[in-house]
Amino acid sequence: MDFLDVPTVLKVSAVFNLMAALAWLMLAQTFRVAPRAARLMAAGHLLRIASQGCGECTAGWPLLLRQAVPAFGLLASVTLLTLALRHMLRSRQRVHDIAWVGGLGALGIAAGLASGSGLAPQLACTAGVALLSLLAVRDLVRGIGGQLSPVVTACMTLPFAALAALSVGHVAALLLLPGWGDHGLDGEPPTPARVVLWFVVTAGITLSLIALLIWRVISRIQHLTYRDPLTGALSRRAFEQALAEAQAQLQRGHGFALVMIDVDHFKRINDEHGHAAGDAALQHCVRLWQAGLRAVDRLGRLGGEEFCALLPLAAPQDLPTAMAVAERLRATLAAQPLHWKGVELPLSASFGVALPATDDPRGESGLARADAELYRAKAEGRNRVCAAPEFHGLAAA
Ligand SMILES: Nc1nc2c(ncn2[C@@H]2O[C@H](COP(=O)(O)OP(=O)(O)OP(=O)(O)O)[C@@H](O)[C@H]2O)c(=O)[nH]1
Repeated sequence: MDFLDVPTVLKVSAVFNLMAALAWLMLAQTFRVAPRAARLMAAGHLLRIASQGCGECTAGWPLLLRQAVPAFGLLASVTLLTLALRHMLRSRQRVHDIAWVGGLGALGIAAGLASGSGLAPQLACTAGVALLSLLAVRDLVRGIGGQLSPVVTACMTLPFAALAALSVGHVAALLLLPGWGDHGLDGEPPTPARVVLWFVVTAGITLSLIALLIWRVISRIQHLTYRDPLTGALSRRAFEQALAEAQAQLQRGHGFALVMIDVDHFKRINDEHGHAAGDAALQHCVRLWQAGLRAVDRLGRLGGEEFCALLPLAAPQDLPTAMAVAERLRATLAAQPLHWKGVELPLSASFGVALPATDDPRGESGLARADAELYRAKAEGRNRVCAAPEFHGLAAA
């Protein structure tokens, strides 16, 4: 790497880190996108500038400072990046493990500096960085593994895995290669290859976090577009889309059933306990029903207190199974009243079940039949399940 001189690479790296820090601060302050994670990222980048030094510029510093600044700076920078990643992933896991690794690493560095060893502070710092990057790899795989494709997950994880590998390699070199730990301490700059490698890994981590941020923003937009903001059930539009897709699948022999649901005497809850109680009742219903449905089932809010569940069926004409699911949802709600401001509000709902017709691309006739059954359930006294009795099997629209 004769064409690369270390001071130039360090300057490029410093400018990159500075620009990245400013960009994250702008995201945090102006656009309010993941503000806490963005501030942590900005601080991490600024600490990276301090920790990498610039070769000759630190040559005149006292030895203690030349050891302390890079070691503490790098460990703190990677600790902040790992914390930012966890925030970005909206992980429920607490940050104790990161704090422990960062804290123990810092103690190790301090103890090494106090003992006058040139090797110990570097060992403590690099081992800490290796552990933190492994935690980051684990967080990423857990956080996005099931939701994004394996290739995308691998690409986003790669920079953190590379940092772990680089750190483990550095620990091995410190322990096995005599004199390796003296690099930089006596004013001798690190090799260009090492500097470039660290720069590439830092840039890769930044790109990975930017990709994560974009994914988060897109997921949020999708959620706002496809979900009912009050209950989290599918919006009417998203449900109609799911229904049209299910109708297309029906042509290939994959059956489904429609369960139309309407909360009973819902107006009374609003009138007697206020609109907020009505909202809480709708959220309560959806929470219970979602818990009672499988991941492949779709629950949509068609409007007001009216919902519809789309249940894929193993056998296309299996109306009894759909009725059993509807009965389970009915019984669950009837058995679990809403507790609202110290008052117990009993809730119930009526259910209409129907199978779809084959020649009906938008599923309108299936919906109409389920709706007719729902109104029969209302007319027969509410809090019950009715299913199209005359309907045995698939029909033309
Ligand atoms: N709190 C709240 N109320 C809503 C919402 N959407 C619709 N409503 C109310 O839901 C009530 C629906 O009343 P109705 O259509 O008479 O139905 P019901 O009282 O449930 O009577 P039945 O369906 O016959 O059992 C109306 O008062 C609407 O204002 C909402 O998002 N939140």
